Amino acid sequence: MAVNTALLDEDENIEVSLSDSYLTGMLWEFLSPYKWQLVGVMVLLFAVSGITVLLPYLIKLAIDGPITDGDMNGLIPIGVGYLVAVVALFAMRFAYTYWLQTIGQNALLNLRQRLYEHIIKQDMAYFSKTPVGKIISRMSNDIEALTELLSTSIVMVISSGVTLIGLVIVMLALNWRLALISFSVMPIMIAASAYFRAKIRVVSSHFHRVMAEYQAYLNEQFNGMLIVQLFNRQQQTRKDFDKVNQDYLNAHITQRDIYTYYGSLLQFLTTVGMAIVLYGGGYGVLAEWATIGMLVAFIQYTRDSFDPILQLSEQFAQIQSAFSAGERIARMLMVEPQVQQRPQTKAIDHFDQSIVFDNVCFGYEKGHDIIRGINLTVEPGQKIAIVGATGAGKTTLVKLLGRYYDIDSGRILVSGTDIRDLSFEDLRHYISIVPQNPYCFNGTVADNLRLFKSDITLEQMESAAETSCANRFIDRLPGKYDYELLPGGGNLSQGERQLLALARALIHSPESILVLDEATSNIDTETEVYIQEAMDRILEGRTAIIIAHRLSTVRDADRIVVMSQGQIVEQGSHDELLAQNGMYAQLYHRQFAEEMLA
Ligand SMILES: Nc1ncnc2c1ncn2[C@@H]1O[C@H](COP(=O)(O)OP(=O)(O)OP(=O)(O)O)[C@@H](O)[C@H]1O
Repeated sequence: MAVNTALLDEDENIEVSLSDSYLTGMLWEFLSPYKWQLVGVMVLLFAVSGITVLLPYLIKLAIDGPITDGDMNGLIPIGVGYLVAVVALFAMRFAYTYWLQTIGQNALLNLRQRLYEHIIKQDMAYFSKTPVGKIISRMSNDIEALTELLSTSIVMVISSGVTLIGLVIVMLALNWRLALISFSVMPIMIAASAYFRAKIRVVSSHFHRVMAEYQAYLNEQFNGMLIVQLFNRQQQTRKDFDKVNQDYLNAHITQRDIYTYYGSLLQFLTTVGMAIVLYGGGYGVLAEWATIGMLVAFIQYTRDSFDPILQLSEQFAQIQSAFSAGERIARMLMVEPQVQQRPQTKAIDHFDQSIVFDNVCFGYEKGHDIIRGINLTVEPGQKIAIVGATGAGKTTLVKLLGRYYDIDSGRILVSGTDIRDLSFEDLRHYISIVPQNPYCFNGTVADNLRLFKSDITLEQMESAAETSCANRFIDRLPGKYDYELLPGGGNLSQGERQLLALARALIHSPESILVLDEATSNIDTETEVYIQEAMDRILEGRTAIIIAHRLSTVRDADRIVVMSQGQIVEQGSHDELLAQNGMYAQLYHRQFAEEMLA
């Protein structure tokens, strides 16, 4: 079984390559509200670097001064000074880490907010093409990589850079001979870091790819667990999982090996560096161009100067991965919905519930039309049933009416106004769609009816549930409206979910045009009778479009429209269509025969 790599694809169709300065600009947009705090952090960083450089010098002062002279009183101010400097160092490190973490987290909070707002305004074309796992990965893994950058890497790079520069200057100023001896292993260390940095980047991007494959595999298998179990594929998926699991381990081991070699080499070079300083410095003391205090201070300086090099090389790998995460986020933020609300919208003065499809053409992909020149007028208050073979384009037509997608040519008018001239809010207010597979959110039945609108009363819910017949199952649930639904409404049947969605539509848009997409296809025959009664009540005086597979449910419609391959091939009343003996008659007789056999 192939691993789903959809999560890994950069398929946002954004062709531009994003420069580091663009990404820095994007991050700055979120950091800039905290610029004065950042200035404070910088001041602290400089102070910390200064104290780091000062400490070994205080040791030198103590050894070459009071200790050599046996002056205990002279040692006290230096000792106290050292203590104060160390305490200040800890306090400042704590302060800037805390401060920066807070700034970073607030900036990322705003970024997550922006990303979320951006995603929820996307159209259905976006959601049908973009795997949910990918969106979640952007909002979690990629944001996490940026957290590392904003809260740790930036501080490390700046403080390491400043400290290193400060140390080099002070060391050269104090004793250039000892300084040059201390720097002797640095070129090897820098070369080794450059070599391993390149290796680490490759290994870590491989690791991230394997990790995403692992997550994608789990996501796919758990989502499809019903099929896995129904078809006894557990053994096969276990084998596939073994492979994915092994790849994950291997990627981990490769990454660990590289870090271990690199770490060991640096340890070795540090020790060699110390030995060189000890030998060269000892020689300097004997030759009297260095003091013992100076030697001790230089041992400390040498150790201190290796740290920033290690930090810098480590952080560059982090920064690299944060920037590629930032690029993925930036690309996602650049995707604009194809279905947009016009800047100037029109309001409908008198909403008469009429609908006109005027020569409408549409295809999900260019050059492959699904809806081909549909002309259909629905008079105010009419009930139109749309029927046709599977894949005929019935649901697509309804999606166009709700502007899930924009038509390629033609017009759709609601109450005489082109739906593209309406605001989204008005359009959703005028047209209520009960989809094929209504989704239920985590929460109670009441939450799902209210849809987070707390001012909807229990009486309103009960009345809508009664009209739509949803009360027949709600009243049987333990706790009724307080019954907790499982994720996606897993503890309701599909028919019950459709009834709930119908009640929801009645509550939220009581005077809208009602579009039922096979809303009764999963309801048992007994319930269907109730639903028919309920429908008569619900649809009284309303314009409605009903897509149905069960032809028995649409017999009473004012007009039945038969679709085939994106076109209307027949229309008329039930009796007229039967008399025509065309496609509808065929469908009807076939279904009638099937029902007789069942
Ligand atoms: N998001 C999409 N992207 C590309 N093609 C799509 C998409 N949704 C549907 N289609 C295609 O459009 C055609 C019409 O689909 P539609 O869902 O409108 O049919 P339908 O008549 O409602 O079928 P059914 O009765 O089975 O629900 C089908 O061939 C389908 O494969």
